[in-house]
Amino acid sequence: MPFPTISRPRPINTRFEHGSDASVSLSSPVTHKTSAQLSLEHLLQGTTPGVPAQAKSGSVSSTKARDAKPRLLLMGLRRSGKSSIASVVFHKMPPNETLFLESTTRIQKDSIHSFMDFQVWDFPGQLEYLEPSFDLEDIFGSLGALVWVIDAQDDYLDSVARLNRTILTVQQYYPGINIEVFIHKVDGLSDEYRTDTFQDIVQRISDELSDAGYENAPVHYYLTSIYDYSVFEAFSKVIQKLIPNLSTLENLINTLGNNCGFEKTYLFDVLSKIYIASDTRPVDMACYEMCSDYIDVIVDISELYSWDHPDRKPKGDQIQEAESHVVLHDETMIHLMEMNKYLCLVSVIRNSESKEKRGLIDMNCRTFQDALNDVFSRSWEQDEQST
Ligand SMILES: Nc1nc2c(ncn2[C@@H]2O[C@H](COP(=O)(O)OP(=O)(O)OP(=O)(O)O)[C@@H](O)[C@H]2O)c(=O)[nH]1
Repeated sequence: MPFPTISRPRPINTRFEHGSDASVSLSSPVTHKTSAQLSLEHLLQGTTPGVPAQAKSGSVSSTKARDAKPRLLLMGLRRSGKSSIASVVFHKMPPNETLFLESTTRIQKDSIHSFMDFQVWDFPGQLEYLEPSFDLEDIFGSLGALVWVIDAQDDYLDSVARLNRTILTVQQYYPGINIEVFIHKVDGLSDEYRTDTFQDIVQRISDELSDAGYENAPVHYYLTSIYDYSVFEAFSKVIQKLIPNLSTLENLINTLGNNCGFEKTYLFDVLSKIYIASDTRPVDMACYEMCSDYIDVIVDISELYSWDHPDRKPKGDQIQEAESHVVLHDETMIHLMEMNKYLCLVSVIRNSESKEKRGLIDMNCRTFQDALNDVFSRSWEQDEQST
């Protein structure tokens, strides 16, 4: 196998900046935001649904609304796997170590500063958030998505009933809410049992909601496990729904892919390895896994060799972004290019003619990089003008 070529051993951003705390006001570390990041944040705040008066048990100051970041709520019964999902996806915890996680007793609020800022709230399974003592606006205001985790290895009837109660209460005040159901821990189930469980859960939820008069509820289902890539894939889909310019990004990636002969392309958030956009060809888990693993390789190599060596002399102008490709034993080529502080583009190329045209690939990826920053900054400018 040819050795991977790395144009510039400089670390692509390898660290999420987390502000983890359990109080309502989140402490954000000082970070320098890119205009793309700022524009997304701004846009997302602009799209936060308005809150009807019934939902508020107290008044919400305009400052609070302005400071709100899109929020992902992780809910479900006790021991369903919520904290494990948050730890594995956002804190790089090895799945086996989740065995030692203690039960959550207070809402865990995690501020994620990446290509866009958002929060992940991990709810204790036993919390009765629908009781009148809880302020629905505090919990569901500025909501990006409600992720409901069901333990598929356990009896799930209680979980389904509680989810339906939550949906029926919350949708009265926040009708546009995204409800994402993770049918979780499926690693322990046979293929057949997995499919049956999936169908049964979907059927129960939709039947009960229809019986309660809520037809076509916006509920999406995913089979997940922390022991494979499925939870990353599911989180990718959840996060993508929060990205206002997703279709533009997909069009750009499609155009890039067509021009360069890419079989599949993913735009990854480097640290979480959630992909925020991809081309619109069918999902290919094997490709996704390969690309995701390749990021680890490059990050590791970059971390090992990118430190400032006093005796190292630059040989001419250096390109700003990390770039690398590798050709595997089956002649598949993986190409990676860092786009900005948080994002990198990883493509799979199988067409032998396309592999020869590396100059073209580089040039097109750079054009894509400009367009990517343009997409974000343009919406930022528009938002600026309208305020
Ligand atoms: N087999 C399997 N076990 C999992 C998976 N995800 C989580 N677990 C295990 O499930 C147990 C409970 O996980 P937690 O993440 O603590 O569950 P939780 O929903 O946060 O629990 P509370 O904090 O009590 O609400 C742990 O022992 C995890 O290792 C999975 O995908 N597969």
